[in-house]
Amino acid sequence: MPDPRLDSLRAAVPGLRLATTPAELEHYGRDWTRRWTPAPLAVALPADIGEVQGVLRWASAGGVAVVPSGGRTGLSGGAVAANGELVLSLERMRRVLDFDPVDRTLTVEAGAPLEAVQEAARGHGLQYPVDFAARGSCTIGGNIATNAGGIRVLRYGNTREQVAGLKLVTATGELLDLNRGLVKNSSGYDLRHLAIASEGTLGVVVEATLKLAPPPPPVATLLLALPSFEVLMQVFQALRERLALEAFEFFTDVALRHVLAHGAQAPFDRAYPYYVVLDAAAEGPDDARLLDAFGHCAGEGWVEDGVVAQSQAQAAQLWRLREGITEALAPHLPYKNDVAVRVSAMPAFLAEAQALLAAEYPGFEVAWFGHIGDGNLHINVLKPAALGQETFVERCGAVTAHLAGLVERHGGTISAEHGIGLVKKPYLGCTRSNAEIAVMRALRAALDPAGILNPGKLFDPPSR
Ligand SMILES: O=C(O)CC[C@@H](O)C(=O)O
Ligand SMILES: [Zn+2]
Repeated sequence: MPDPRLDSLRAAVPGLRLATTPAELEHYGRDWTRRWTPAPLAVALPADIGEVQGVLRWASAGGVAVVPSGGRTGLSGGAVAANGELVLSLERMRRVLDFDPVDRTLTVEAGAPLEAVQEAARGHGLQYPVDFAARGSCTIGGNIATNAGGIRVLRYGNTREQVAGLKLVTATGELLDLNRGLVKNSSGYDLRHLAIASEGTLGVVVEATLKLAPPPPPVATLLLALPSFEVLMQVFQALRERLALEAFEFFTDVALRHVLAHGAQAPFDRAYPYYVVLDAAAEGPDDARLLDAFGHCAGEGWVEDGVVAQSQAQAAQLWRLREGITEALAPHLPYKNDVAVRVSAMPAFLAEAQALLAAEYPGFEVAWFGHIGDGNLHINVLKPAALGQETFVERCGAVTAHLAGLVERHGGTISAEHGIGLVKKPYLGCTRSNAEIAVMRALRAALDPAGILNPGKLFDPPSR
């Protein structure tokens, strides 16, 4: 029996495309967390801003919960619809609307995939510098909703730093045109920045004006094998002083083993505990500055082994070792952590986090990897085959409470770039004070009085 609310939605927004088959509900109701059973009411696929406004006006009037939806590549459950919500997918709104060569901005609809935006920027001789492995599937709207980071944050900043303006439809259907691409604007609250990382709780991003950067310099790609985290941080510091780093990423041997089992090519004849893959501005693999920096690290006795890519193809192979990790680990239903501390706090934090996780996860496979150059670690705990999924998640949740306490003591965050969603909700208080959370609640209530936007994500609605 079709839900009668859908007829009322059709009447309120004539011509709106709705998807309702079981396969569609399943597809649009889940993200990459795979932890919740999708159960949306239906999927609305608006073609333009007017339709988004119509859907939200209707939802606010009828108290229907709405889950805004991009590419659903999120890892925190922010785009999950498991409680009869209406999924509002932006996937049909994917056009590149405008390029301004003077402002160096690209204006796109929110459903544009990250990779399409990168390609459009390249087509104009510039770059959109946010980049990560899900580039082909994730969308700009989702990137904005989570303030997505990735592998070039070290050099260019997060998504937040790239957003010159955005259009937001509020829960009541108002269209807000925020900052309009201005470089300077000191005219009160910057609501654009409230929308960024709000995980669809303050409104639905429908359009964004993105800053473009000059094209990247020619780079050399290096892979280094290192003995310890201490050395890794020393190498980072030394290379940062000597080179212009475009990316500096690390992974442990546990992560590499899975990527190799997934078909990648082994970089060295033997295994080492830690690896770094990096891009540094260089004229070629023999660039004097590069060799000098590498020579310094080798001379200090820090480097166990190393390779400089001699071709684009080899560089891509080296990057695959890092970028293939999430996919290679997925069959092991990993429990994911996405923590960050200031880079200066990293050595002390790492020592304690390693000791904590070794004690809490005896005999478990734990893969560490991520964006260590900007203080962000992904710690994936792999589910032992013998352990049931629920027991595993419960156990990991308890350990994460300890880890979150450690993060708090080191002044860090329990979500660096994946958002809070459903997964990290219990730990929000380790990163944000009660006073901050109270302000967030007040803002959410002011913008969404009926409480329809992504309810249950980020923090629970007030109990009535
Ligand atoms: O799978 C993860 O835990 C991290 C995914 C992504 O943020 C990455 O850096 O590869
Ligand atoms: Zn990441």
